[in-house]
Amino acid sequence: MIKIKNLHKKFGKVEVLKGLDLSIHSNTSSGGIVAVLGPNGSGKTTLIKSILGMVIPDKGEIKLQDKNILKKHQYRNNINYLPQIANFPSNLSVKELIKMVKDLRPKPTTDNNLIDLFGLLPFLDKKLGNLSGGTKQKVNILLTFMFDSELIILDEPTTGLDPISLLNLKKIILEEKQKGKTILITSHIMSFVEEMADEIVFLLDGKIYFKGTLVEIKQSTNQKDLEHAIAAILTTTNSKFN
Ligand SMILES: Nc1ncnc2c1ncn2[C@@H]1O[C@H](COP(=O)(O)OP(=O)(O)OP(=O)(O)O)[C@@H](O)[C@H]1O
Repeated sequence: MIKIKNLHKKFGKVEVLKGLDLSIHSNTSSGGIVAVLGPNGSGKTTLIKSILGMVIPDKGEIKLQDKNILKKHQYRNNINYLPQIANFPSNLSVKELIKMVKDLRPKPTTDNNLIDLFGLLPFLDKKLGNLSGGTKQKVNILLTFMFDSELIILDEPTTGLDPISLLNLKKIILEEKQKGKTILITSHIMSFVEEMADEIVFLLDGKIYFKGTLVEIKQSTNQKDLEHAIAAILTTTNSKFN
């Protein structure tokens, strides 16, 4: 589904992606959840934004369903994206924002189910600027999941969520996977990744350092859980990259 070759991106003198190669295949019958991991500043968001066309790479190729995406925009209609920080217009109400996004993207929506699931009914007439961080994140999640798309990209989706909302988020992610969707997730919450991901992609020094299943990353580092596996990778590579 996604094929990236030799991707380079610099911001000023900071070289973030240094010839990154990555292939993600979706198994159309059962879908798949791929976790993009890496230390702070390793380029996870830059990679995601490159796939979305929000960051223009300096060099390299990105193909979605065998089609080159660079300098195109139509393909984005088939991606649902949850940004790490949602900068909502503070003077709009939740209801107005939902309507605005629906008008921008004329596709069928399931917003009413998500409003019920996340208990957003009492907040529909409230201004976005007055919402708590967790409630804003629930609105962010609603806007992401209300459309039906083949590829779903979630940048730190668990931020600010209470335990019930986290369970609801996990439920809707798994439902999308069962529908055959490909879901890319970045998260620093290793227990969440361990529970949800089918595959791990680990970014380090501008490239993919590891790609494989949870079992494989634990086996290759000889660790019992993902948190320790990641710590082991970082400890052994620290001397090399610092
Ligand atoms: N628009 C930008 N202008 C300048 N520098 C940027 C820009 N976007 C990202 N960077 C820099 O690129 C590097 C990678 O940032 P990025 O947000 O992709 O990392 P990340 O792996 O998602 O980090 P985190 O885990 O902290 O969210 C950082 O050094 C960041 O400061």
